[in-house]
Amino acid sequence: MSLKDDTSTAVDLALFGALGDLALRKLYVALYHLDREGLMADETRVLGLARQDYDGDAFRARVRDALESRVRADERSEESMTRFLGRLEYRQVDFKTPGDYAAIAQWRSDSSLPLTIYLSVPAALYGDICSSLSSAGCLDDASRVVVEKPIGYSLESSQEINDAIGAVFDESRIYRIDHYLGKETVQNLLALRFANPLFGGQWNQSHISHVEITVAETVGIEGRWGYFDQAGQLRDMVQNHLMQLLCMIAMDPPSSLDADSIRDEKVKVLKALRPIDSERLNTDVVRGQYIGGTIGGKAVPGYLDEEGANVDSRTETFVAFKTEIQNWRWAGVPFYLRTGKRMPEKLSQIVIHFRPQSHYIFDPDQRSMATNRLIIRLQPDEGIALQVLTKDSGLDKGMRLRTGPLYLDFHTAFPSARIPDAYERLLLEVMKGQQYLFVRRDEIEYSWRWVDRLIDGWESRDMAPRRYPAGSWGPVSSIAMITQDGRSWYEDY
Ligand SMILES: NC(=O)C1=CN([C@@H]2O[C@H](COP(=O)(O)OP(=O)(O)OC[C@H]3O[C@@H](n4cnc5c(N)ncnc54)[C@H](OP(=O)(O)O)[C@@H]3O)[C@@H](O)[C@H]2O)C=CC1
Ligand SMILES: O=C1O[C@H](COP(=O)(O)O)[C@@H](O)[C@H](O)[C@H]1O
Repeated sequence: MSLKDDTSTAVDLALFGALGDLALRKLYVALYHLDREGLMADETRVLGLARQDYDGDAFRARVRDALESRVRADERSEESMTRFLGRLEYRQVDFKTPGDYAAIAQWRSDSSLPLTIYLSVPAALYGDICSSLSSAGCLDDASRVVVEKPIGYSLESSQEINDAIGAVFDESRIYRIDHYLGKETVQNLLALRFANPLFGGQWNQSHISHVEITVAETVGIEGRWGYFDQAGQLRDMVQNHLMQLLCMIAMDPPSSLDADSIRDEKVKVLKALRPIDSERLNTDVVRGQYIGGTIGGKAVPGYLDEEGANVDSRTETFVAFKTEIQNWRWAGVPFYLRTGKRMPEKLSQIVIHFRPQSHYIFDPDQRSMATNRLIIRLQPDEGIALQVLTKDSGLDKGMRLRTGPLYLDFHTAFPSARIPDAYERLLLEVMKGQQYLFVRRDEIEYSWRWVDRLIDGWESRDMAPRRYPAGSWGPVSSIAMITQDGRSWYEDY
């Protein structure tokens, strides 16, 4: 199937964890939109699986409620709602009880459609579910499995989980979700970098001085203490989403848009990523934890005051670090990354700072501003701005320079196009059988290797996170980390 083709093949979709937070907040909404936009084949059916005692009508009513609270009124109609809900059935299954899987086999008994399994459950259950499905005779060579992040909490645990999935599914049938790869603007990085000759020749250490990636969230841990406190921001956000963004920015051009060509290039970046070893723990990485503060004029509690908190926790809710990619393209170019919870605004942004002209002929006082920056805004207000220098207008300005953006705001540029949620794109690609937006096992493992080494460093030095007030941009030392190199985190847009 070609990447141009947006229709999906008909599938039987078995959704494990059908009454969980992710399913109710994201997955039905995404499936509903695909259906409404005519991107879901007529025959596609969805089976919700969870342990609560629902019948089909109660399940459909629950999904209807979820859709009514999350889909905009002008995107809802009784016709599209009824059509979508008509695809849904439900079975009560305990995923740890192999005998319960007969219900899935029975649902499939008259179907010749390929089976897609979506595991919206904790990763500890992935192995049991795959092997029980196999023993119950539910799988064949056309079956696919979609798994959520995080896959484990270390290299070793991720290998165990991947081994268990791999015992049943070939790699070409495994779709590991990193929802950042489904975001429209993240995919746009491929177009921006590899379709524009303007950037193709400039994308290297000769022309780029440094790169910043910021993924700031205003949310705290949203009642997920049990999960988050075991993970921390490094495992929750850096190991997956930030590493993927870094790969998309830094990888060499793939030979085609084919999944393995892209993934091979991403793996090369991860292999070349300089580890943060013990000598760099004090200078190149900052770990933080929020204390109480104010966001948008509203007081919010500190991490240790969150519901269910363990007051002794040293889990980080913020990480900033500096790294390098040790290859010909990027030698000597620092990459500064930061991500945190309870920051002043929700903002995911990549800033590429180009080197100044080698010979400068304008006002010496303006020399430091005489560079170009490419700002890629992933969310919110998706768009791209290229900061260029022009002459300041007016007869009295001489040849004074001014910086201004060439700005492409996706909402204004494509007013009739709705920017789809990441899960819509990802579910569509699963149904099309395209893996290029999903993460291959070796990508996960190289990323875990890098993360494990940093965690080992923190643990061996017994390093505690630094405090930062909710509503700030993180510990002061994260500002110092970049200013010690004579730079600052980019603030304007
Ligand atoms: N929620 C989110 O925003 C995100 C989630 N993820 C990942 O998605 C996955 C799902 O997360 P989330 O929806 O938040 O988790 P939830 O705990 O909210 O949902 C899990 C679902 O699985 C069901 N379940 C768990 N164990 C069993 C069992 N033994 N038998 C039958 N049903 C069972 C639960 O049923 P019951 O209600 O009865 O316990 C529930 O329906 C996880 O891997 C998570 O890491 C990834 C990114 C973001
Ligand atoms: O995977 C996760 O992502 C969210 C942030 O996603 P976004 O699309 O809202 O940027 C994060 O809040 C959560 O902790 C993490 O598990």
